[in-house]
Amino acid sequence: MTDKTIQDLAQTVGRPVDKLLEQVREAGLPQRNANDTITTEQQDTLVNHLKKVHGQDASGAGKITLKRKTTSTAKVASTSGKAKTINVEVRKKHTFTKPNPEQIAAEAKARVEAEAKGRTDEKVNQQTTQQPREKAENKAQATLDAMRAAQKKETVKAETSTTEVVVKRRSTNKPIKPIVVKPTETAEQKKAREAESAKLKATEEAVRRKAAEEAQQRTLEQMRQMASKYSNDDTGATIRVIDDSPLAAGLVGQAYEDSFNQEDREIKRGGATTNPRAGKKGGRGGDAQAEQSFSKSHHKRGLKTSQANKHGFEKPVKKQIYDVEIGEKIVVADLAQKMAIKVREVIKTLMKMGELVTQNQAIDQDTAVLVVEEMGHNPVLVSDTQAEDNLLVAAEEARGEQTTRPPVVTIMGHVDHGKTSLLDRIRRSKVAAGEAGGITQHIGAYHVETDKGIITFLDTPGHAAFTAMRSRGAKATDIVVLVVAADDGVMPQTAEAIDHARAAGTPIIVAINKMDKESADPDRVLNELTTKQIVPEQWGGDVPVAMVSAHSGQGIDELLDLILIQAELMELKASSEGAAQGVVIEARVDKGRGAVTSILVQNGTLNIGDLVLAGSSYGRVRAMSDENGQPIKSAGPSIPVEILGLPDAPMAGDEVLVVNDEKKAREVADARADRERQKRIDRQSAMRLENIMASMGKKDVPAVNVILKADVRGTLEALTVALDELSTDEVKVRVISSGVGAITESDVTLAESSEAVLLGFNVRADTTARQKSDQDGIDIRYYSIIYELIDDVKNAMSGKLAPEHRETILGVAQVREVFRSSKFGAAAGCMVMEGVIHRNKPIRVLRDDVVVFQGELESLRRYKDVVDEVRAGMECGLAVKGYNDIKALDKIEVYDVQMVKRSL
Ligand SMILES: Nc1nc2c(ncn2[C@@H]2O[C@H](COP(=O)(O)OP(=O)(O)OP(=O)(O)O)[C@@H](O)[C@H]2O)c(=O)[nH]1
Repeated sequence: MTDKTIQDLAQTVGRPVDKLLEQVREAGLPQRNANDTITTEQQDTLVNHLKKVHGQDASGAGKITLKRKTTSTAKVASTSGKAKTINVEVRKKHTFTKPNPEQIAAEAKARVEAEAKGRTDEKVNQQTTQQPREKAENKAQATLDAMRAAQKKETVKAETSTTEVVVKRRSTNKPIKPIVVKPTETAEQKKAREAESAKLKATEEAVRRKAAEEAQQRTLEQMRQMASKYSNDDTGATIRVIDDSPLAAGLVGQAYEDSFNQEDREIKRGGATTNPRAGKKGGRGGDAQAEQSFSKSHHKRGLKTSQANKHGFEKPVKKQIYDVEIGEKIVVADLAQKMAIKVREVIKTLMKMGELVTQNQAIDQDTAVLVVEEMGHNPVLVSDTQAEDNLLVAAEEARGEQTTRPPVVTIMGHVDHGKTSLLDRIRRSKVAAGEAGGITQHIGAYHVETDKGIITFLDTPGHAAFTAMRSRGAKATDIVVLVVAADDGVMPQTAEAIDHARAAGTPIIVAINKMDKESADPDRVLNELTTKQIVPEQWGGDVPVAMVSAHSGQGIDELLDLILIQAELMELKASSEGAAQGVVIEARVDKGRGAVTSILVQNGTLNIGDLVLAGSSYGRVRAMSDENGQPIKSAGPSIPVEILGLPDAPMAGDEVLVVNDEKKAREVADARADRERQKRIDRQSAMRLENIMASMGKKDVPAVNVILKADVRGTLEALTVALDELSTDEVKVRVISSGVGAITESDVTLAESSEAVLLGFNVRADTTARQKSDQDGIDIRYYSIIYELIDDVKNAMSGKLAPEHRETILGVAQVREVFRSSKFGAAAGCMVMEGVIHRNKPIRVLRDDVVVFQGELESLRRYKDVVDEVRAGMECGLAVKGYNDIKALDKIEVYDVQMVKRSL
């Protein structure tokens, strides 16, 4: 050992300079810089200091400390679903101790040497050079022995002095470099030491690698567990907890606790996290547990939560199969909810099946069944009206023997032919003398008692009410009395009434009224009726006819007799026992009294206090009166009554049923309200001509029902014949009503109740008809070319509709005044009633809603200015090109033609 600089020494011993300087300072030596010289004595002092620091003294066992730090990376899924890389550092420290006999020998040797020290100076000098080498040899030997001992895993405590070797791994790629005090040794010794050291190093490296791999494995396993817990992935990986891992005990244990706490909270709220069908107690239900597979591994943790033995936080590994109840229609979103899957999944499945729907759209039962099966669940078909059907069946069962009931009659006919007069006459002639002249109130119906029996009249004359009722599915009327004025004959509304009665399949009795009049010509009337396929009995047909006069009372009894005979033929029966069932005739909301509802009892007996379900409202009968305003306590079949007690006014034609369970009443009322809403939506699409084919398929005999209105009788007849000829064996065309003139509200009502399309040839719908058709979604088509109309119906029959030229009416102006000039011909001063009048669009001139001219405008002005358009509410002046016959009150209709691709 020679004097050298700190830097040189650091290089020799393989230590960083600053570390060495620190140790020098700790040893109490003066060197502070890398270039400072350290003498051999000072080097000895440093070695002795280091020995002391590392626990080496003259007496002690060999002690080896192995320190390891491994750094690895692991990928974990974060809660956001993204994978992220984290660094994992594992630190380990192992200390091995062993008694060192060599040290004892070295100590003895040192003692002998110390004795010899004082003998000669020469010897002293010699010893001075030998001592460090021997010390180093001893130390190296001790190190090797200690490492061997460590390799054999002998851990024996001893009081002898120890030598410390710190093996530190700096990086995973670099070999472990032990810090040793380098001995001065012979070549042989060096070789032996190196061989031994290499062997030890290899062994140690293997042990280290194994330990590091195990640690990494364990860490990764824990990471995976945590990732599967916190991610939304529902692959259902089973969680295994390694008890002796501090990480598992910490974070994973926390994850368990979190899960249980959350479940506890949900249970307290009454919800269930994992199984929506397992009732309020979450996953506790027996069935639910059978369907789910929960890992029991968490039991090992012995967590002290109340639910620890009952719940697992894993998602079910097995798919749950639901019984999905499907009514006649189901909204896509509801269907998805019943299967507990996302709506977009259902929409995707429907798209694959070729159905493009939105989540709020309803699909039919058949399609829904396919979707449910496709998604692996069980479809269960239920009727929408199940609850109602049950109520009706229960009411029917409670009913007793059926007896003959009075007929219910509706009087129809053309305006001013005497419907009201006839009803009054019948009523006056048949009410008890005491009541005559008394206060009668209009409740929409009354009944009369004749010698031969009771007859009930619905006293809302006209077919509008009749058809409105029918369109709600009610069949209140048994017989129609068709009033025709003897002096007027068959008029448009007479024909309409015939169509309505026929469409409903109701028998007709003709009353030829005003027979007292001199101009009465009953034969002409009968003739005209025959052209409408109403053949009187006296002419060999099947329609009874009575000649009456509402004024004189002539023939009234005869008419009543005919009604009763017809009723007898029809064998009308009902039972007066059991819960009442009937139909709403009229309903209104009266200030102070609330909803006032007129009901025609059709079966059973209605009593005060009964819980009545009418349409989508229900309530108890608080008060009940007859048609004379007399309070009554009960009413049997065919008796009209007025009741108070419903929360709101139902619609005419709504079914009425007495129920005894309020819950059921509410259930049915809600279901009806839903159905009503759905029906409105369906009707809007089904009533379109292009959808006629689809709805035809559902009928026994496919038929296209048509209501035809035309400008002139000749065209009407030609069209009717042409349409009749379109009928084939497979599909029929039925012109259920036809007439000359504008399309009226009544046409729209008939179209609605008969599921017919309304075709107008050179005619338009009047304002009320247009409003009603818009409101009810009834399709009205206008034509001005015969073959286009025929083609459309033909295509609708075959289910193939070519792209349609659809007209949109852009604006309507009414002619207020006509100015004539020799220069321009006729110029019309107009008021724009609807929309916008455009100068450059095609126009039609309408007179009484019938087209009289078709062409374009010559000019359009606001005051003196020529303008391109004029809006509703403004006046304008216009001239029609090539048409000078314009008149006051004519309408100028501006329209546009668009190509609309049709879909079925
Ligand atoms: N001479 C005579 N006139 C009658 C007879 N019946 C009704 N009238 C008259 O005919 C007119 C119309 O009678 P209504 O009973 O109002 O006829 P309606 O069919 O109910 O009329 P709308 O309610 O407008 O549809 C009235 O002026 C009646 O007086 C009858 O038998 N003989």
